[in-house]
Amino acid sequence: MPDQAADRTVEQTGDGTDGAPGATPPAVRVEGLWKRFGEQIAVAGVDLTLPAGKFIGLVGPNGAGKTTTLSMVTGLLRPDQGRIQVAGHDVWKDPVEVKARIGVLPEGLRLFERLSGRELLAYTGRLRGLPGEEVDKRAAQLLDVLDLAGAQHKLVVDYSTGMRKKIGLAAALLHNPQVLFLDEPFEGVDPVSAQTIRGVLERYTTSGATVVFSSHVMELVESLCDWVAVMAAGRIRAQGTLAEVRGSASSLQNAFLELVGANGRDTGNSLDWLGGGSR
Ligand SMILES: Nc1ncnc2c1ncn2[C@@H]1O[C@H](COP(=O)(O)OP(=O)(O)OP(=O)(O)O)[C@@H](O)[C@H]1O
Repeated sequence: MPDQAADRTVEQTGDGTDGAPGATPPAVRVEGLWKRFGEQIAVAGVDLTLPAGKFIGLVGPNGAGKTTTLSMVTGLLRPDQGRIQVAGHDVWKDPVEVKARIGVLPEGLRLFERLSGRELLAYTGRLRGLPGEEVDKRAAQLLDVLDLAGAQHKLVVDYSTGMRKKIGLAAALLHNPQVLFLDEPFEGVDPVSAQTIRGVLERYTTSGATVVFSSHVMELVESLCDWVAVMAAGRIRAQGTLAEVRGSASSLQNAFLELVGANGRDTGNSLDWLGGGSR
């Protein structure tokens, strides 16, 4: 029963998120965000402050509202209510400023399938207003680091799931955004490609940029992120540093189960026909 789970929203301290004059604005500030699809309330009053320069995980069970929240934060879906700022700019009042500063790898990524990987990056670079030579240089480096150089002339339609994620990531990084949003970047990706993606993202955040990614894989979030927000039933259950959100639990997984109220859920006798060989 997620609604009864305790909130563990951690007060922001220090790190440039407190609105002091001259301070770096948070990477993302969300206030009173709501989204309803017919009868279904997908996002129910989310307040979220994500500090700049961190590797941030947004976690939550299926249907928690992560994709809906990220879609609104990145300007892909209009909220019913609420205010969203990215790097100090209002997403819906100042979309051009925001879109220049962000990179997005959305869920169910739609790419220009009939372009090769290399052409896709060239096209993306031009859309971003980068000079041709710079696009060529960055595209070659990204393709190389992401182990796509051998497939750069293959059409995107012929790419595997993992290759699609990697070329989508390259396209999202090409203009060197301040904040990178990734919806389930590791889903369907083999361990070698996951390690490659991870290396690129770690290098990116080390230079002061922010990564915000959604995931169900707690071990991954625990090993990658220094900051975590937990979402369930359209609300934020906890947000803060990894240590703050984990609290006294032995792992992020256990803290998560406690926060979303799923601890101890079992099948009881409801699947008593399953197994044992009888039909
Ligand atoms: N376009 C839509 N029309 C109707 N309902 C929607 C739509 N998009 C999302 N929902 C509903 O809103 C709720 C939140 O969905 P959302 O995809 O944001 O969750 P999520 O946390 O990303 O889930 P998952 O981890 O399974 O991807 C769900 O109940 C979902 O069915």
